[in-house]
Amino acid sequence: MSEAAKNVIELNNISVTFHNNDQTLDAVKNVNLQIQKGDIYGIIGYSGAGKSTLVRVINLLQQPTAGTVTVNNQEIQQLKPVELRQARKKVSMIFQHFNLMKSRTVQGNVEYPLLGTKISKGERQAKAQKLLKLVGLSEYADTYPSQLSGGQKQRVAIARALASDPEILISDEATSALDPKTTKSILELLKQLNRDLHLTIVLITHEMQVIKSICHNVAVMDAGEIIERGPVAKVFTDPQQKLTNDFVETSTNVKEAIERITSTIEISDFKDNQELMYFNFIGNSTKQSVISEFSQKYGVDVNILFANIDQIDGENVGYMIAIITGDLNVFNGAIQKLRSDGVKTRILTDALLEGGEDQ
Ligand SMILES: Nc1ncnc2c1ncn2[C@@H]1O[C@H](COP(=O)(O)OP(=O)(O)OP(=O)(O)O)[C@@H](O)[C@H]1O
Repeated sequence: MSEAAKNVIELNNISVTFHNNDQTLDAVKNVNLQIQKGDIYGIIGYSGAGKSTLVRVINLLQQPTAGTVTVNNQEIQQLKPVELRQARKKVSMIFQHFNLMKSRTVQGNVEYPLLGTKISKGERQAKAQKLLKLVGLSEYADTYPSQLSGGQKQRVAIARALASDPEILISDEATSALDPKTTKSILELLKQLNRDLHLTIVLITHEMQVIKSICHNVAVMDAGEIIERGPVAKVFTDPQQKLTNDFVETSTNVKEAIERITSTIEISDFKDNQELMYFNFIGNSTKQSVISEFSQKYGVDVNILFANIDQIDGENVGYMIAIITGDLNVFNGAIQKLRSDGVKTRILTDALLEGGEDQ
């Protein structure tokens, strides 16, 4: 199958411009995005980056000002209204605030998208019950949304989103209002649906932690543009843009660690043979004793101030901040050796002394 045929979503040169009174706002600027069938694709960016506007283009809830939208090999702007209604059923959405109907029971909420379709009442009820079982809420069928926790409400919203047998599920900050434990359980559910129903998931978030725990690919949005994209493990271990690096370092606690370290130690007191260094270990280099080898072979002293290890899309990734003390004549060689062992390194000392951001 060609790459294009595997794509369930293709956005080509999409721009969205809003006009409010005499103001013009380019919310999405010439974005190209391809998402393959069965992927879990994350779109990350700060508030106002244009994420929601971009994903609303996928089912034409937002008409683009320019560009073409192809879903399931159909250019959906070319569809007649009745065809567009059919195509839209294949793209469901879940939101941060669940958007459940208060006056209907859990069962009534899940059945709602099936009202007005050709299936019988019995089939509709059976389908809703099956979906509630799938999301683990069978015993809550007769309950009203106000009696549910946030996580349960999101499960109902997911069951409702699945009622039209979608091929694509768009999750717009669906876990942003939930606590970390509930977030984890909802992300696990989405992973299970992706696996068992071959559902393609497009997930918007401002948290790299969410991307890391569930997505295979990620796009980083800033001011209406995609500034970086790729497999999550690659983007996490080799971020090219400062914004991406910020997201990564926040989610891995590296940013917090650098702030804590620099507020407790005086960089200007460092001796000439000392550096504050950041190390990033990927894959096999997390398992080998590269640091003890580095220390022994080059006679440098490694004082570890922070260390963390993560699993990203099945890959081990380690982060460490340490004060290195040793003979500067051998220092560069030692760093080269670490790099050839697959360890990324960065000297933090100079950047911190200059008072700027490290890079
Ligand atoms: N219907 C609209 N009319 C005018 N401006 C809009 C409209 N919808 C969005 N915007 C503006 O477009 C920009 C992008 O908004 P969008 O909601 O897509 O960003 P976002 O990355 O999803 O952020 P958030 O997570 O806060 O929703 C913002 O400046 C927003 O104010």
